[in-house]
Amino acid sequence: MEKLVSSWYNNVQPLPETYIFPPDARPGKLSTLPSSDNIPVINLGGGGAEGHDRTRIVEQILGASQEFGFFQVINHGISENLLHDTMDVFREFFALPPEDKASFFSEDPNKLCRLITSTGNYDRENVHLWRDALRHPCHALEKFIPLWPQQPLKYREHVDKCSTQVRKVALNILDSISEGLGIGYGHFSDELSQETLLSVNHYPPCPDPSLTLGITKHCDPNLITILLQGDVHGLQVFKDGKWIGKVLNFGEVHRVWVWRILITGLDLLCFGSSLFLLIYTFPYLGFNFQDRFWILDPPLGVEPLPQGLVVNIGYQLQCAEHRAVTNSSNARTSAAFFIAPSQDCHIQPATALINASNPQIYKGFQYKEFLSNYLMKQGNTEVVLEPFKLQI
Ligand SMILES: O=C(O)CCC(=O)C(=O)O
Ligand SMILES: [Fe+2]
Repeated sequence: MEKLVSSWYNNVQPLPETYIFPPDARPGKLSTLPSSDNIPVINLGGGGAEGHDRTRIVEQILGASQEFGFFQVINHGISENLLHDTMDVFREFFALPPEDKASFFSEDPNKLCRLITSTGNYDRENVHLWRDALRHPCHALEKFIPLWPQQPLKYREHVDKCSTQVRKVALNILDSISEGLGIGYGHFSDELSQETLLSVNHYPPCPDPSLTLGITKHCDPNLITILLQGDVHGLQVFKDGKWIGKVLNFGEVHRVWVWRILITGLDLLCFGSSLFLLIYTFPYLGFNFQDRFWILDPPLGVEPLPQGLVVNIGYQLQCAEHRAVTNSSNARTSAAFFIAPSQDCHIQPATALINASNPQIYKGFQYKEFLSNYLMKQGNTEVVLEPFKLQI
């Protein structure tokens, strides 16, 4: 339990060395994100004429899946209240006193419902991740609910409702993908999407977000993931060799520049250049002025939309690389619902898509084979697919 970042982060300054990533893996200053491109937002219906056009939605989902492997959906049918209540029970779980969480903490990978820190493999990793996580299966509900936390009191009620609805949205999206690919409605139902696994990630405020990560660059091993990211930035997507971020709207850009000009003016007028120096020194004095007011470095990442669900296509369909960064002022909690094949499911390309100009690239495998290789390679995107490539 004492290994959990949430147990000790409050008294620690500076960032402990075991959490500092090698220079090439560090996020650096968030303002250095090279691209302000962002993932598409797709309206699944209910909002305006465009939202009801099924063919257009299928086109948008397929396009976003192929181009980004990532998108957000709105008007998906899950109420904003349910999303809020569910995120609240997750945050409340991490805020419980240590004695109320202790029975869930475990380093045994076979324990179905467990609280972990970092990757869950703390003693065998070189650098630790700045995150704790609560993990458990959700589907089939009646089988797994008895394993879930009973505190906070509403945990089981809200997570039960939310995971059922998230699963429905995911299956609808999978149907749109199979429809768009022309491989028949329901191609991904049954064994290919049999399981729902939940990982609630908790990233406490971090003394130096530029040196560490909440989650390193990876693709999810499953079929499709639905992520609730609450209202704090932190998710970044890797596309065409670049980390892509949030597009600041006019008001936000305006605000940043008004503040920058004001500060520079004040600085020159009153202090020569010392105020700037002071602002840059604040983080080292324990008060991160920049992150708190994002006057100098706006926060960047996939924009949290109040009702948005982030959808991410996993390895069994495509690979969409992403990571989670931390920040120094706010704790961030995100909930990833991984829709995954059953362990024994045989994965192979849809035969209708294979032809002379589109040959098969990967051999068929059992999902559990893929998972054990994924875990052995620690999700390293450079090598995970190697054993499954066909020699062409
Ligand atoms: O916290 C996030 O935004 C990302 C979480 C994630 O990528 C994961 O749990 O696999
Ligand atoms: Fe992920």
